[in-house]
Amino acid sequence: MRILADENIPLADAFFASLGELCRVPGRALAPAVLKDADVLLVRSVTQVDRPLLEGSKVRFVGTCTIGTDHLDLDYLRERHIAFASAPGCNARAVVDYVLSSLLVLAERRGVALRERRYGVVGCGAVGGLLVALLKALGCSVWQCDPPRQAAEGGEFVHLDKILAECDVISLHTPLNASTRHLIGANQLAQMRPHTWLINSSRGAVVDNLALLTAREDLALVLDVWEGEPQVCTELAARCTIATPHIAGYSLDGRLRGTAQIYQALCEHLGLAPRVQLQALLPAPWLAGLHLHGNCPPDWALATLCRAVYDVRRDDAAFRLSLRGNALERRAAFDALRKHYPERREISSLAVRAQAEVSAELAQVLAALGVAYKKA
Ligand SMILES: NC(=O)c1ccc[n+]([C@@H]2O[C@H](COP(=O)([O-])OP(=O)(O)OC[C@H]3O[C@@H](n4cnc5c(N)ncnc54)[C@H](O)[C@@H]3O)[C@@H](O)[C@H]2O)c1
Ligand SMILES: O=C(O)[C@H](O)[C@H](O)COP(=O)(O)O
Repeated sequence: MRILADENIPLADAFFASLGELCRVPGRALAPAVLKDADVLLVRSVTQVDRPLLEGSKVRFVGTCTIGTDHLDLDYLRERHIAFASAPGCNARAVVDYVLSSLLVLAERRGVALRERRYGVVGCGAVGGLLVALLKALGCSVWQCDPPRQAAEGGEFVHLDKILAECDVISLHTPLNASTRHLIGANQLAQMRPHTWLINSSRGAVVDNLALLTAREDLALVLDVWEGEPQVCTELAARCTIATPHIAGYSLDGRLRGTAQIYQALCEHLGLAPRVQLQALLPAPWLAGLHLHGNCPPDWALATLCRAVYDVRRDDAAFRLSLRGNALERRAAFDALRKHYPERREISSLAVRAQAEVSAELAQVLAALGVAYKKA
């Protein structure tokens, strides 16, 4: 069996080499000629998997080591009875860490406390759901918008218009599909409150990027994803408070989970018992030597833990430097920053020592962050 894999799938050898002949190629170079003898195709989000790529090939299984599936033509795969799998939830915690780090930067720069703002989370699945739980644990006011979930479950959801009109912070976590393309456009931007913080770490085209260029100046923008990436509108990047090259989900833990989930799906497809275990390959949890006082205010603990693990300003600074070149250089730099992304753990990989009984409030925040703690 010949397995063709994007070269940016981490630990592909450790997981897949025992299943067949593994060949690694740049994801953007995947073309019909390269696919000729492949039985299995393993991709990331940069490869469009559709009829023009697959027609005439003998690929029987497509796996994407990502949460998003907008780069796969699922109708075509079903029509041709090609099995496929994605990695739901694999890097959801990493994206929440990214949003949290961005919120901390904005709060510090604007001189406000996180609890003083009202949050609107649009798309409340794996990522949005974790974010909602964390904000609620912190005692923040959070409104959720998720029409598909609302239709299926009823419950505490509100219309997007209410979020636009009444929330101070709006964070987008929907998939990209026909109903979410330009979900936020000029009309929606015009409905937002003055000084709204808008965070997009879903897919670039969920927001009309052109409309952002003429949005009110007091709108604070955090963009991790861009329409037309790896090409990025430099004028828009300059307009952002935080701008990053689609790395919100790029924790080591999240990327390896993505590989592991696709390995398991391929084993199932082949009728084999999985033999490689992610836990054996992940570095041990970080013992960051952090000692929290059991009565430490939860928002202080949150900021300490986040800053110990991830500071989005590092990625923002590297990205801004990369935008100085010409269009071709910028495009290459976007991919290079992602290909050579430094090791980043998740807040949930921390093991913390608490110096006394942990207060109920703090325990809730630590649980929402997925942080284990022991009494020192
Ligand atoms: N920037 C990154 O690195 C990164 C990392 C992971 C995921 N993502 C993107 O984030 C998206 C969300 O990830 P997830 O794991 O939470 O996905 P998910 O499928 O678990 O949740 C998505 C939620 O959005 C809801 N939804 C669908 N249409 C909607 C609409 N019109 N309005 C409001 N809600 C709607 C769905 O009902 C679902 O609950 C992914 O599809 C992916 O494109 C980006
Ligand atoms: O959908 C996802 O999981 C993320 O957007 C993912 O992190 C994208 O990374 P890429 O596949 O582009 O390397």
